[in-house]
Amino acid sequence: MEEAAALYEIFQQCTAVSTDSRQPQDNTLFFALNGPTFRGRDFAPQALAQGARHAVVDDAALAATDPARYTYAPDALVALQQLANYHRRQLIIPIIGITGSNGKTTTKELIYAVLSQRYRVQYTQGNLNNHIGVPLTLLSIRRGEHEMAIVEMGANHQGEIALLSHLAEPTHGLITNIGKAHLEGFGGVAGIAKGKSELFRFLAKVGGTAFVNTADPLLPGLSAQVEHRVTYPNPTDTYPAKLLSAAPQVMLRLFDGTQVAAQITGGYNFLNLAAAAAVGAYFQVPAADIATALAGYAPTNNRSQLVRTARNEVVLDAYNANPSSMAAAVASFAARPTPAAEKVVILGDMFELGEESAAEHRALGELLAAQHFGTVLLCGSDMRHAAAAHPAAHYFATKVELTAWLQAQPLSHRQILVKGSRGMGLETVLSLI
Ligand SMILES: CC(=O)N[C@H]1[C@@H](OP(=O)(O)OP(=O)(O)OC[C@H]2O[C@@H](n3ccc(=O)[nH]c3=O)[C@H](O)[C@@H]2O)O[C@H](CO)[C@@H](O)[C@@H]1O[C@H](C)C(=O)N[C@@H](C)C(=O)N[C@H](CCC(=O)N[C@@H](CCC[C@@H](N)C(=O)O)C(=O)O)C(=O)O
Ligand SMILES: Nc1ncnc2c1ncn2[C@@H]1O[C@H](COP(=O)(O)OP(=O)(O)OP(=O)(O)O)[C@@H](O)[C@H]1O
Ligand SMILES: C[C@@H](N)C(=O)N[C@H](C)C(=O)O
Repeated sequence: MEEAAALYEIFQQCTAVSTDSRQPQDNTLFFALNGPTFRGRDFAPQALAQGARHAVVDDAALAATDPARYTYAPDALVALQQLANYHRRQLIIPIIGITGSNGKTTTKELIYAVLSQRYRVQYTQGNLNNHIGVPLTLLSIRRGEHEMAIVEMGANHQGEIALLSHLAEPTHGLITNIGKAHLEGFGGVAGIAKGKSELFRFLAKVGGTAFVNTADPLLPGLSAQVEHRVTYPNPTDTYPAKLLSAAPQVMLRLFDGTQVAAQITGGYNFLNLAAAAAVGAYFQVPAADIATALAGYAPTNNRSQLVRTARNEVVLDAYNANPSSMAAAVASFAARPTPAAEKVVILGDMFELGEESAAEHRALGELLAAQHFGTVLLCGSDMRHAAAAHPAAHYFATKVELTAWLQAQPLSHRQILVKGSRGMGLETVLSLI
């Protein structure tokens, strides 16, 4: 803690923290992190030359060359995390931690939209949600300026959410849902439930407040230990909400009867919208402002985006994929009123499923076969298991083959769902449809 206190003195004279010499360094405090490709300390002199005020390096000899501008730390990442926690402890504001298998970023953005109607709010930028991203988010909260903060916490194995909770020390927390994402690292759904509920365990320990999605089969039980609970969206909950339609944009009714026509597609997003409404209502944002914020939010970055191309209407949901979000996306797409024969699905491999991968892809194939979509295009090596369960589907081992097929048989006047894991980058097919 002494080291963190000393570093905090320096941090307070800086405009921001930085970790990348390729970004502008304007009076920053540079942390020289190590990664799979680079050793951060190799870039520390450059960062200082470019305007950084001070650098934290794991190289005692380098630090000794200019003690006024370098601080030595055996592990710069640990120093970053400790500084972030030290800073957090200076903040007397509500900090809302968000985790869950699916919808964290969307829910975080929606909650920001709602809370910023009334408060000055800092929130996780993009997807900076891991052991590096969470400290960076915490250190971006300005004392005396921000009135609350929303911190997204991501994980792909046990213990990560506990670590992030101890860094962020949230006063409030929300788990969007428990689903089959990152099965490989968590070790099955029971492992995911255990890993994600590390946030609720932290809240139980510190007397915090949990926002509980009672539509999820596991979350009510997992939150039982938290004394202060705010529930949504069921009728007897603190803040009920009702899904009115999703054809394709979501329309919902809020706890006070207000109807909201959201710009976001996919019935599953109802729960993300309801979560944001519950958090807003709890923090006393007027219902009319909640409705305005929810209606104003438009997703980006290939998440549940509705795109009208010159020839087709596309649900571009290619940001990521796992068995739960794939099933939700397929169900939502199938529920659209257009005849199934006019619908096309283009799906790519789901990653990080470990030994469950073949069975989960096969189950997806069975699900697709039951929908009778007009055209099913499956791409990636794991999708061969889905294709085996759905012989009418077209199978492509690579995106090159999928691209050739789409070029040879241009699709027109179709509704098309595009989804796959990040590594598949399926959004590149958009220019072909
Ligand atoms: C360490 C780091 O920040 N790396 C970023 C960097 O990587 P790079 O390609 O440069 O290689 P290195 O990591 O080896 O570099 C080491 C350091 O050297 C710096 N450096 C390098 C070259 C140079 O010329 N000058 C330099 O200063 C460099 O900046 C490093 O500090 O750049 C990449 C491109 O911008 C970044 O992608 C990379 O970021 C890493 C991956 C990272 O973790 N960033 C966090 C801030 C973050 O939050 N990233 C999120 C993604 C989070 C995520 O995946 N979440 C998962 C769940 C969490 C799983 C967790 N266990 C995990 O493994 O992360 C989820 O499902 O949501 C994001 O970027 O969106
Ligand atoms: N409530 C939900 N239930 C099921 N799937 C969802 C839900 N919300 C979002 N999704 C799916 O997850 C995709 C990614 O959304 P989002 O980025 O908000 O999730 P995330 O949990 O933050 O993912 P990541 O951690 O990888 O960024 C969406 O495009 C959609 O397909
Ligand atoms: C992009 C990353 N946060 C993620 O969700 N990864 C899974 C494996 C995916 O891309 O589907």
